[in-house]
Amino acid sequence: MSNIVIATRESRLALWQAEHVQSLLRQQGHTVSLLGMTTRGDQILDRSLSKVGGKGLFVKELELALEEGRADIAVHSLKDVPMDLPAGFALACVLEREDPRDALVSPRHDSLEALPQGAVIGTSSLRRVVLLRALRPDLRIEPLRGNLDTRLRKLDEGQYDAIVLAAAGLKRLGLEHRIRTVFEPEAMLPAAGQGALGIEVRADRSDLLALLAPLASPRDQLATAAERAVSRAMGGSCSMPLAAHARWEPGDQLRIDAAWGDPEGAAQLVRVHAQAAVADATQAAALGDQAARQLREAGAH
Ligand SMILES: NCc1[nH]cc(CCC(=O)O)c1CC(=O)O
Repeated sequence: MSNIVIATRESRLALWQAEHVQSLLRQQGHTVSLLGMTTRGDQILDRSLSKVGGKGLFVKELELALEEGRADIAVHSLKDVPMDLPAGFALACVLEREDPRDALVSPRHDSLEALPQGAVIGTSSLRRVVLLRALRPDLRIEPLRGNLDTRLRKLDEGQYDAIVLAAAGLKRLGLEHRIRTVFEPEAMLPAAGQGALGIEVRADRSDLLALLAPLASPRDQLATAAERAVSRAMGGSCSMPLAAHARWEPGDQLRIDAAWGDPEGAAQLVRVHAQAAVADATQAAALGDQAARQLREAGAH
């Protein structure tokens, strides 16, 4: 192909991710340019995302650029990609995953346990809210929106004692030194797709599939497919207090852990796991479906 155009949001993290894919494609001998754009999700900072339209807000403008042929591919944090893409679009590949864990960032405290009684912790993710509440019911959880730099600035201004962010974003932006602790998945189960990048294309652009194939990480693609199947089976929205994390065990076994919490009710957390030999996308999705069934049997809805 003569020139591949990548549609990207203009936050520092989105640009890092787009430039990362640009450099991987250049290594394959392609010419690649970026088309930066601002999305509704970037503009709306005062309301919780789940209230104003969800994950789709970050991807709609990029999809319009793909649809109109102004761009060929869009690079997304897989976590922000809706479970079912709009008709006419496809997830062409999932790249090698960064650290999928959540991280605690705080000016003064080394861990969640070290936070004083009643400390203020910032997050707008329902998943993080229900998981934090199960770990430390005494903490005051306050909303926190904006891109990574905005969230860190709000922490530094003293509005919070600590905030929780994805380790992957901090590492990509060279902000690893801000991490006090990473939460092991046992303590704070990550979101489906966290830490992975996905490349979206127009479904009719089969010419791009062979070109993108060398960038894919087949193991991470299957693991995140299982995670995304849990979300899809549970209703597929990001306004759900749902966590799903899959990891490979010896013998090509994929183990998936999933958790669901009631955001309104008591700090009741439902947690399940399932494991199976997984060799293709169908088996990965079946494992995710099974975990979702177990969640519902255990009381999630
Ligand atoms: N919801 C915003 C978002 N989307 C992707 C990442 C981080 C990088 C990743 O998970 O790939 C973040 C920030 C965060 O949750 O702290």
